[in-house]
Amino acid sequence: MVFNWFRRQFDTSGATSKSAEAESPSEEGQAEPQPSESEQSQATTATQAASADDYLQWAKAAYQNLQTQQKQQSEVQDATQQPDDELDSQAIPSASEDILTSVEEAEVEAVAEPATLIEPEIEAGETEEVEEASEVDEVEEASEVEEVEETPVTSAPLPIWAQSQAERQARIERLKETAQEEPSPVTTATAPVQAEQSAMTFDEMFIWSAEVLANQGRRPEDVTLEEITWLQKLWRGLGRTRRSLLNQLKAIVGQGPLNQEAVDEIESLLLQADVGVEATDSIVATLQNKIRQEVLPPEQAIAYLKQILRELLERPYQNGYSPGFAPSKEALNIWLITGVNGAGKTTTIGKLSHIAKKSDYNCLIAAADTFRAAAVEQVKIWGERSGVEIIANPGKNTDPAAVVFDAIEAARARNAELLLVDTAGRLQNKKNLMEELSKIRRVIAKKAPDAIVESLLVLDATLGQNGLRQAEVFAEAAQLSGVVLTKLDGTAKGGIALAIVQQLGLPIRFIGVGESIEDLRPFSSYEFIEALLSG
Ligand SMILES: Nc1nc2c(ncn2[C@@H]2O[C@H](COP(=O)(O)OP(=O)(O)OP(=O)(O)O)[C@@H](O)[C@H]2O)c(=O)[nH]1
Repeated sequence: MVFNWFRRQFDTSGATSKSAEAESPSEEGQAEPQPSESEQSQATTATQAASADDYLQWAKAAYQNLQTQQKQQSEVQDATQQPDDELDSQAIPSASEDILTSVEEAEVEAVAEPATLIEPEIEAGETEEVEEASEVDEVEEASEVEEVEETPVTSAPLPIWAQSQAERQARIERLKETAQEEPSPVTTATAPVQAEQSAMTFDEMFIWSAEVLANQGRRPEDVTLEEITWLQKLWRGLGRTRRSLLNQLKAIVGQGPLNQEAVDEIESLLLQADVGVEATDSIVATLQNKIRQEVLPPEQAIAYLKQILRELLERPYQNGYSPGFAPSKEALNIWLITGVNGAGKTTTIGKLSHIAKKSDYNCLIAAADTFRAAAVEQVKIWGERSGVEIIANPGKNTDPAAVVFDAIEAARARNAELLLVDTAGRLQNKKNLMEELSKIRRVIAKKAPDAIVESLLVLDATLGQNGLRQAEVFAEAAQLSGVVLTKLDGTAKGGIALAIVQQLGLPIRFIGVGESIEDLRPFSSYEFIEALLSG
């Protein structure tokens, strides 16, 4: 059973797992866990009535399923292990034992301490943010006490930051009673496994990730540990933007019902986060409209703001762009990847090929950014990492279109489903860029007329508004299908995602929150906004 990361669902229908009973708190009995972006929004609205208790049940069920999956995997691995390996593992404490111990310790910690969403380490010079972070703790601690055990919560769930100490403690107590089973051994100590292992701790981060998935209509039995790991990466990756945005936002709306003064403050906050004038104007106008109609208490104000931001990010889907962005299994898909030098184009190609491989696509990479030999070498390194073949032409200053020609032949010969083409990186000049890209498109039209061609622009989020100006040149030249936004982990200006959508009218298709191969995934407006404004 393969999890298709592009579609965010298992490809084999009917092969769902088994142990947990709980449905999504909002979507009982939903047949297929396959929400599109717009369906995700609807699911989100539908969950308003779900209680914190429902989410806890859901999270527990997901956790138990993941434990069962891990056990099954380790049993399969044990069964296939060679006798020699067994002898070795008796003589030397194995990596799996180390991990097992660390899981046990982590779980004991999770039970012993009241769990909170721990912000990523704060850099020197960000003292203001540190102060704000501690204010948040105070807000959390001063929150009203609720007896969750005795009085099930029936109103809309509060965000984690607004939940009371007692409620969080109650969650952990329940975990102690019911969610903790024997942790299952894991057999190899690779980095991804370790990252997953840290995600496999039943703490507030796990519960938050589960809640995000539940709100998108997912079932506990269809959740993968990789998704939980990704959500936690996303949350950490957006930490700098969140710290600069969320804490101040909470301070503004925490003063009482949303009023004009608060809306003005929100306006300057959004501008600081590089949301851009146009998108900010649009958001503020919607907020103003709302406060003219009704009084919005703090939690509802944040929830409403989240909704506005999400709708803005999804606007391109109303303007002809499809919400899903997955290669078809029925045709050759050719994705042209463009972007200026240093934006993270090569890294993105490597990460995309990794997702494709994981999701069971037969993938190839064409090294058609031929201007610099080192670029070809770099792509080759990424190809080795992801186990995807590279088609390159070793000659100097090769014509990129010639590489694409060869790559299409190779793709046909190998029945490839996805061909990732590393294209024009350093053509700042619109005319050259257009010429190169249209030559490549001509070759594709001739050699692979049935291919589904998409074009993605890789943009470096740390460049903020400057990146946007570059993007305008590409948008005019390259018939773009969307944007890959990289390096969101390296900036407090993650609001640029909203500016891109507003100003270019393009959807964000993938986001990168780190340098490793697992650090890029398809974009979900729901997950992005939750990671940006929860904590
Ligand atoms: N922190 C972080 N770094 C990233 C991310 N994506 C790429 N990078 C880093 O950005 C740098 C540039 O990435 P490349 O993939 O080489 O960029 P490029 O656009 O191909 O640029 P050239 O190779 O110079 O053409 C590398 O050090 C990457 O590791 C990301 O999402 N987060």
